[in-house]
Amino acid sequence: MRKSSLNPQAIPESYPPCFRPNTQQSSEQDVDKLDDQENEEDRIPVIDLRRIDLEKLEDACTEWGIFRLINHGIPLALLSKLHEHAVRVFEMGFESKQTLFGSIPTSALSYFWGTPALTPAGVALYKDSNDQKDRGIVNYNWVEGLNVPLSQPTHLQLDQHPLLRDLRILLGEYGVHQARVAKAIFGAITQNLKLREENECYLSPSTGQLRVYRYPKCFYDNPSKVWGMEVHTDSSVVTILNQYEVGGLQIHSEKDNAWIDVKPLPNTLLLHLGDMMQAISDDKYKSVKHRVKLHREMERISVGYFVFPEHDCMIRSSSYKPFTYSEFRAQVQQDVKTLGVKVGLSRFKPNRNF
Ligand SMILES: O=C(O)CCC(=O)C(=O)O
Ligand SMILES: [Fe+2]
Repeated sequence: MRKSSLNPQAIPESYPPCFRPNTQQSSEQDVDKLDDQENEEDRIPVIDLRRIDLEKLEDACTEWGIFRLINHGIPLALLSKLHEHAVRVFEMGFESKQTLFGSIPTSALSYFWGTPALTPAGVALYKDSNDQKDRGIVNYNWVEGLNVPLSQPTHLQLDQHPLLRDLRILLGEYGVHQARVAKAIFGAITQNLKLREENECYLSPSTGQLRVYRYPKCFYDNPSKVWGMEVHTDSSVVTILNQYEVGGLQIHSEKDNAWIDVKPLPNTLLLHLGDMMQAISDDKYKSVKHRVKLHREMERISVGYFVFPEHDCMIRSSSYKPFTYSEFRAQVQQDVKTLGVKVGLSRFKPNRNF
C-alpha cells in the first residue's frame, strides 16, 4: 500500500484550488496541532466479530459509542486494492475530475469537496449564501470525497471509465462485506437492547452507502484553523470506518470530557454508533462526536460505510417524538442550508418548538 508516493509537484494540481499552497495564507502563526500524540494508551474497546461478547459490546456502546472490530473477515487484498484505486482516482487533475464526474450520473458515483454534507442525490450541500466569502478557506472541510450508493449495481454506467468502473466494482464487493458486518453487530445490539421483531426496519441494508475520502496535506500556515472534517455526529444507525494507516480521526470521550486520537491499527475497522442508534436505544447509547485533523506531510485516505433505517420506518422512543429517517434527513438538509450546521436529534425532543 502506498503511503505518500505521489510526485510532490503533481499534488497541488489534483487538489481543489483553495487547498493548494499559497492561495490564501492567514496572518497568524499558530502552534501545530497536527502532530500525533504518541505513546498514549489506546483504550478504545475491541470487539471480535468471530465471537461477539455481548457484555463487552454493551459496555462499548454505553461508555464509548465507538469500538474497533477485529476478525472482520474482509480480505486484505481487497482493502489494499481499494486504497490503490482510490489514490489513483484522487490523483487525477482537479479540473479533469470535475469534468469526468460531471459526465456521470450521481446515482452511480459522485465527487464532492469542501463539505461532507450531500443532498440525497449526492451533490455537495452548502449553506445558502449570496456572499462567496462565507465560504472562505477556514469554512471548508478540507476533504475530497466520492459518494457511492450501494442499492443498485451501477458500474455498468461507468463502462467508459475503466478506472472508475474498477473502483466501483471493488466498492461493490467491499459494500457486501460492510453490510454483513453491520448486520452482525446490529443483531447483537438488538439482543442487548431487547428490541422486538417489528423493529427490523431500523437497519435497512438497501440504504447503505460508501464514502471514499482524501484529506489533503495541509499547506495552510495556520493549521489549527482548518479541519479535515469538523466536529459532527453521523446520522446513520452505524458507520463502519477504515482509516488505513494514516491517523487523524479524533473522538470526543464524554466520560473524560476530552478529545482522543483514534490511532490506525492494521487490519482493524472502527464502528461508530450514529444518531439513529442513539434514538433507537432511547439515549442509552450515544452517537459519538468526532472530527478529523490534517497532516502537513501526509495525505489520508479513509473509507466509510453508512447504513440507515428504512426511510419511512417510524422510530419510537421515550426521548424523542416519533419520526422517520426521511423526516430527520429533511430537517438536517434544511439546517445545513439555512444555518450552515446540522442540529440533529435535539430537533426531535418532545418539548422542542422549532
Ligand atoms: O475520514 C474519517 O476518518 C471520518 C469520516 C467521517 O467522520 C464521516 O464521513 O462522517
Ligand atoms: Fe462522521
